[in-house]
Amino acid sequence: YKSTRKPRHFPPGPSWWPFLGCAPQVQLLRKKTGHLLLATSKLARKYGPVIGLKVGGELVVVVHGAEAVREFLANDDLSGRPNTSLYTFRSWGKRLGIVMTDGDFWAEQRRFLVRHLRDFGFGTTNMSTLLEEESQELVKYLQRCINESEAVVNMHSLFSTPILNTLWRMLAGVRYDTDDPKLAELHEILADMLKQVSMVGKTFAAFPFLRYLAPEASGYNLYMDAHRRLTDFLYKEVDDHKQTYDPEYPRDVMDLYLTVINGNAKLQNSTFSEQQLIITCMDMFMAGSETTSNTLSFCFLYLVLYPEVQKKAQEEIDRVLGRERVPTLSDKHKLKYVECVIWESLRMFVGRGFTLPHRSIRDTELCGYFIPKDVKIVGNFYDSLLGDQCAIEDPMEFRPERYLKDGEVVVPDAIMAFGVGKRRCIGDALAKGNLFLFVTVLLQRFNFSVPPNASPPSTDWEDGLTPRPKPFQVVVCER
Ligand code: HEM
Repeated sequence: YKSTRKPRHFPPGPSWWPFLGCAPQVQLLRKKTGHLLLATSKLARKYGPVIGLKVGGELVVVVHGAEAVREFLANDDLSGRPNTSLYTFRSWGKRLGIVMTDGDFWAEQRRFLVRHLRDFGFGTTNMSTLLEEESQELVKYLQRCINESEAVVNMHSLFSTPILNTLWRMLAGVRYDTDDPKLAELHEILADMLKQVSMVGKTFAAFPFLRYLAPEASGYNLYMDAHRRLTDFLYKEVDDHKQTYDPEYPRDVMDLYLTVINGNAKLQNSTFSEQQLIITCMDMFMAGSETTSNTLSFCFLYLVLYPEVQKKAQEEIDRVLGRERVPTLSDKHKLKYVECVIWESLRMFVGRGFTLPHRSIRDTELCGYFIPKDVKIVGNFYDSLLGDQCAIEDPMEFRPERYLKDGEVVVPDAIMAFGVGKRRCIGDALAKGNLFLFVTVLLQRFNFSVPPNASPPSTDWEDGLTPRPKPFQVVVCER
């Protein structure tokens, strides 16, 4: 009986059953609507923007609409991360990494990472050169496809390799050629891991005892296998670094991290360890690879669905750069329409997902409701960016012009693509750089269109750690 009672002034929502909470009602709605995102949006229609759920034994609050989501993200009391077994199973039973930790541990690690990612390139010319090289590699790859008369390309998966390369080069100084078997291995391991990690909705995460009763059926074994393979891969890389690094001349973030672990007595017993390094790399892959490559996939999905937008962006590129000059990051401020295409693509990507899960670190209030300590809380971006009641006109239309005001790019507050507050994204410079260069370089060189006799690709999406378009192909030809 007690487990079915709600805390006083807790956000409203469906009633709770013993043991299951309201998981069955949510699951039913998820089946009906096709996505968890749409299921909670439906509940928000009935109960208001902040809804209170119980999934298994866990209290979960889901926040909808731009105003409520901003209030949530800006509230420091809600800046913790859930301390659920899902995130400690992967890291030897400890809370490690940066994405799923909080408190002083997280603050020290985040500070270190932000500072040294900047030293090694984020937002500097170093990064620019690296991204330019990677985007040119992709041009060469597409040219090879065209020459081998394979001009039909799987667009949903085109970007994962180059994006992975940019991230891995920043962290560990490693670059793989497209046909390197180690890259294929890393790719496969990562794809598998990302498939296994769904932030909301893993059965054994809501009901941890299932890992003993039904390790296979609850997804526990697959989840653990995928993580074990990735930690093994990363350990090998750390070992390689240990053989070759020189503390006087760190080559990348991994070298710097090893220097801190090994050398600095003052920092011993601190939050720095080899295990922490491994899980931080894992976190960077999780947070940085799919997000960027899926945004690019959505971008090209809409560019083939809206050929007039593609043409307009190409005209701008022709006017500013011509067909020959290789784009660089410093061209960004001159290509305003391309920038709008990127913001519109980010809206299409972010609007199909949730924020990462947060946790209330003390009793607090949100939009007038009481949120007790240790509640899991997530933001749903659908209602504010794509839902039919959002403040954006014709939200399902891909219309980059909407951001152009008197020749300047003005992004509405509702588009919190990189988050707000203490947990804001630390990779936005790399992400924006990648998005700009890949879109510009590809549109400068190629036309993208729906294959003849094929239906236009669907704008429905697949859920995973982040949303991605359903598999689709496009015809690529040189301009
Ligand atoms: C299009 C690309 C990207 C988007 C849309 C994006 C979006 C976000 C958002 C919304 C958050 C905050 C979530 C929250 O409130 O909890 C976040 C956090 C984070 N992002 Fe990104 N991100 C992108 C790319 C990247 C890249 C390239 C990296 C790494 C190089 C990265 C690393 C992180 C990390 C580590 C966090 C967690 C920060 C923390 O918990 O303190 N992201 N990202």
